[in-house]
Amino acid sequence: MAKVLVGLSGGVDSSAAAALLIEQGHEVTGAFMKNWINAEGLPGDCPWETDLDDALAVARKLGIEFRVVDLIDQYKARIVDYLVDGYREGITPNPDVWCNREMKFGVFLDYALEQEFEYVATGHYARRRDLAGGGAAILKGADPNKDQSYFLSLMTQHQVSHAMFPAGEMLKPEVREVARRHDLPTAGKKDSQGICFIGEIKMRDFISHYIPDNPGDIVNLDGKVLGRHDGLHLYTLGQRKGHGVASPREGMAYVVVGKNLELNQLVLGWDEGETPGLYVTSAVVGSVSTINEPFDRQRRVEAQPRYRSKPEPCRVTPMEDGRVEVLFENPQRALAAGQICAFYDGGRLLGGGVFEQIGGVS
Ligand SMILES: Nc1ncnc2c1ncn2[C@@H]1O[C@H](COP(=O)(O)OP(=O)(O)OP(=O)(O)O)[C@@H](O)[C@H]1O
Repeated sequence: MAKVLVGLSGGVDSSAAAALLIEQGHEVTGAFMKNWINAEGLPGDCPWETDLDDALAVARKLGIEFRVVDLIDQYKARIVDYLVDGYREGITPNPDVWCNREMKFGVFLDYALEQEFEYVATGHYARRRDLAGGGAAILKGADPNKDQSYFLSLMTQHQVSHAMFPAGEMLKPEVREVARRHDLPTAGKKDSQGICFIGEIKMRDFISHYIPDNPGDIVNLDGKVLGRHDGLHLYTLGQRKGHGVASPREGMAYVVVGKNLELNQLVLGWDEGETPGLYVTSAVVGSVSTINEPFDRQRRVEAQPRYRSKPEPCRVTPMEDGRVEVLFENPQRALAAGQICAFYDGGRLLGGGVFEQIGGVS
């Protein structure tokens, strides 16, 4: 039996996680992290008050202590600023991955340990395993459709060893069944969408609040002007829609293949293999974080360049500065600087890092 602080977000997965921990005989306390209250009144709907009410209702139903942990300042410094700075620099940030490392298993875990809890539990679909030689590993969640280990790829060994993911041992329908069995008010709640704090706000509206438009030309790979854009930060590599340029070729879309920061030009090309810049077989990944063994030699592993993509076989080679070179067996479409690359050895999560350089590695 352990003392566990479970992050109750007001969703069904974390509600069921709390119920499972109680069933397993742990001493459970629930806590809601107050991260973002939309103090600046951005357009859109950030349902944090409803989520807090739901989290509290779940804790009451389970008969456990409930706390609200105010992390608004840390969230602004560690997640919102990172997101806005990333877009300003023209990269594609991933706040969900950083949120796990910096918030849930960062400041929230620090709080839990200070308060003499041994573990922080969440409703993530991933599995934690103790290793025979000491330490802990993360495996993909039991439900292949729901696996969220990608989002945990920047966690450190210290963080993993104090983490629990009870829902990750089950399939989603079984998790809902647990919530139903305990008559939890969240049993039928639909899954949340999008980045935790932005909720239903469109990313574009959010970014526009912080970064002014900076219009420029949209050009093709030959430099011919095709239209106008509102600011390079509003576009992502590989993007098919939203650039407003209709393709004259039947069945062949125009996609974003590059950004020329100097000329403030958005570059479009055809969505096909030969288009320069769209498909690459190599990349440099920085801010590398590993859960168990470090990348200290060349290895064959699988890399997952985005949440919903499949793991791609690749060779990882450590560089002297701590970054790694990744050589993919198959060309990868639209990798973007700032995106997170998660590394796996079969079902085990090895760690992850941030794409820094795309293509051009020998
Ligand atoms: N505001 C929060 N307070 C406490 N814990 C949180 C909060 N947001 C997320 N978490 C924890 O992190 C886990 C994963 O977060 P994510 O945003 O993916 O949740 P979700 O898909 O909405 O899951 P859930 O169904 O549990 O709400 C949650 O299951 C929960 O344990």
